[in-house]
Amino acid sequence: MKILVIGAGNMGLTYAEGMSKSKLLKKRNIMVLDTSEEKLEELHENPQFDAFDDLKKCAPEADIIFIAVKPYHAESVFLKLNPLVKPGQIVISIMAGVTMETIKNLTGLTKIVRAMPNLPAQIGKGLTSFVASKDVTRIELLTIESLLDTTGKSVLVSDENFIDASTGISGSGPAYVFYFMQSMMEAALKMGFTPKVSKVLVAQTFTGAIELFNQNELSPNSWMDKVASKGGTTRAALDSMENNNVGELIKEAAFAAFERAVELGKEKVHV
Ligand SMILES: NC(=O)C1=CN([C@@H]2O[C@H](COP(=O)(O)OP(=O)(O)OC[C@H]3O[C@@H](n4cnc5c(N)ncnc54)[C@H](O)[C@@H]3O)[C@@H](O)[C@H]2O)C=CC1
Ligand SMILES: O=C(O)[C@@H]1CCC=N1
Repeated sequence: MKILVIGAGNMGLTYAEGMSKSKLLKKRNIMVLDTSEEKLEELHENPQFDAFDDLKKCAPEADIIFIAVKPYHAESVFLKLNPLVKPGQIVISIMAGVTMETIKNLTGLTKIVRAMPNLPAQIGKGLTSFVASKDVTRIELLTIESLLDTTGKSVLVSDENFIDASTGISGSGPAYVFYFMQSMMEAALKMGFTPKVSKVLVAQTFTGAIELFNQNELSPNSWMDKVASKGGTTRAALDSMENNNVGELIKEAAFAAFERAVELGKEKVHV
């Protein structure tokens, strides 16, 4: 099996590296293509992959074509792929908002997987939701699941709408966590802690809370109750958040990302 990764940025390289560790692949069976000179120089120095700057030389060879360019570059990639591909090849797209229908119409391929990863994939802690077109067989689906799992966990969803929805939760979600961390670090600095200590206070608090949450079946609400004493400091903070509607605003933000993903799918992608 040969895989072609198009777009060697944050996500493309992360998946290329993850998938290269898969037992399903023999050595040097990942081809990577990028248009940036700088990226290509880096890629040529990487012994793990064969680097390409021309689709004609690699697309016909691939069993799986993994597309990780920005959504506004999608159409140009699809149109270049169209005359080079053959039925039976599988496209996996991780581009936010780019629909399976667009991929099918512009590439001419019918075996399509749309996936939504997130940035912690870089350290093997990612979450990739994915959905497949009906032409993808069960065996192919198992192969794809196993490839996606090389960067963390994967969740197969039943409908494409859940890919846009998961963009609002897990795809964009790491940025919401960083937003919260940034605010807490700014509060710590304002209280007089050094940047170094502020970072430790916040990072260890997040790590500890997440690990507690993962080791047990308790809901976040139950954990909040364990931290907060009646009339105490945590209650003061939680009341402040409630009074300022922070919970509702976070939900609104997640829906804004979801809606933007749907909107991206309706926009004409640029060539
Ligand atoms: N960064 C993130 O946290 C997430 C990103 N995504 C999706 O992943 C995709 C890639 O995002 P990033 O890796 O962050 O972007 P990036 O900007 O780091 O990488 C994109 C790469 O594509 C290359 N490229 C541009 N046009 C090309 C073309 N015509 N042919 C080949 N290569 C080309 C660029 O040179 C660059 O190396 C996006 O569509 C985004 O929606 C999805 C979930 C999370
Ligand atoms: O912001 C974006 O559009 C991409 C999709 C999810 C995370 N980053």
